[in-house]
Amino acid sequence: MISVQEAKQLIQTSTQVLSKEKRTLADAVGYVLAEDVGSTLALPPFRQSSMDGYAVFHEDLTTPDTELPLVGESRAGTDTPLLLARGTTIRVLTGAPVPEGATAVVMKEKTEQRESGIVFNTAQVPEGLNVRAIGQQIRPHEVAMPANTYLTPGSVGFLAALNVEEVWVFRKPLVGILVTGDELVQPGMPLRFGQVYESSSAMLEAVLKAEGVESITIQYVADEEAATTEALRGMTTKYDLVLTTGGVSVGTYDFVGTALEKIGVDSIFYKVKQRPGKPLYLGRKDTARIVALPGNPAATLVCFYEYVLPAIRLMYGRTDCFLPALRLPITNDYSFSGERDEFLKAIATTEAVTALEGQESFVLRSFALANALIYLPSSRHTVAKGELVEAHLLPFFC
Ligand SMILES: Nc1nc2c(c(=O)[nH]1)N[C@H]1C(S)=C(S)[C@@H](COP(=O)(O)OP(=O)(O)OC[C@H]3O[C@@H](n4cnc5c(N)ncnc54)[C@H](O)[C@@H]3O)O[C@H]1N2
Ligand code: MOO
Repeated sequence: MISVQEAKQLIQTSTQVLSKEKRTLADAVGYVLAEDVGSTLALPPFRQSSMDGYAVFHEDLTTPDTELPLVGESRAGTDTPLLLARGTTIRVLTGAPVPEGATAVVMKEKTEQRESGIVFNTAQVPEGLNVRAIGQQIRPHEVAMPANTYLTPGSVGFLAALNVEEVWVFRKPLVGILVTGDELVQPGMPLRFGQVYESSSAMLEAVLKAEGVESITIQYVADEEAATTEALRGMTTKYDLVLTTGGVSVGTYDFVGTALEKIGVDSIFYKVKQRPGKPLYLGRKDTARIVALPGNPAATLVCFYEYVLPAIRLMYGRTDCFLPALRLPITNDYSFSGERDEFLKAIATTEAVTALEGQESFVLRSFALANALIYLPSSRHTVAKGELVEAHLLPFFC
């Protein structure tokens, strides 16, 4: 049995970034750039006004209440470049080209319009006032966004402004999920004695989709060695990441471990000193990675967030792979015994964190409310209200 830290390190060292693919910009948010994106444009592409006002030669405004004749207008979208003559002014609107020759734009609020012209209430206007220079944001041939940048909506906006339509990104994994357990029945079917509704595939599909994983295939298998072996043999050739749920402990009908061994999956680790999720397994076959998730549903999801999500992020090029952690005061006392570190379902704010009732590994009722996990190492069996603990924020924490 290895420690949580060793398991996390093995996740990092055994995961490789996937190949790259071209995506349209609209479908690239949440991906990581595989190549630098260069700029072919200057932004702004022309001298641009940042205010509604009047373009002037700044030297023309030496005394307050100078009046200049209004000789034209430059509005956003105009395709006619204008030229400003000394001793005159041209009206400009925000985003419009500043007429050639003009050295400043005085905002409308500092002027007064008369029939004879525009009176400027200001004197000593600095050169360049309210004029955005060509290429002030970026110039042609500069790197707009370097490889390995995670694309956010802000990135998409910036690249759209640069007329970028497609980008090279690292692809996200093709994921196969194998659900084991003879006691499981599909939601919507009648529940007979001894059965429970199968919930983990819905949960895993939801968390994968939230991470932008698009290709998710779910298969079900009976608790039978031959069927489990055949299912896994096929899946490990088709998917980058194979997740199994259940059947990974020591029960008479737990066949996942034997099946993986039979098809030649190399074990990277099996069993982590943690609660929940002790029987977590990581293996490798060729380029596929296989994670056997413990069947108890809260253990399944804790292991997903702490180990599988980081592996997926590393596969698509992210380096900030683990859940962000905050040290926060806990609002309740908590104690536990044993040698395993604990992950507690919790509700966090930016100020404090509360461990929820119902920490057993079969309980999803508490997970349904959680937005964080508290990580307590086994060296710390008792925490008192007010003490600082490590809270791992779930992706939808806000
Ligand atoms: N003798 C021992 N027994 C167990 C040990 C152990 O060390 N020695 N470890 C326990 C721990 S800890 C865990 S965690 C579980 C993990 O066992 P499995 O991965 O083999 O999981 P199952 O036995 O198949 O299922 C456990 C539990 O979860 C329910 N389950 C499973 N899959 C789903 C699903 N898709 N949807 C809803 N519920 C699911 C299943 O019905 C069981 O109740 O082993 C302990 N035992
Ligand atoms: O490792 Mo298990 O998830 O404690 O029941």
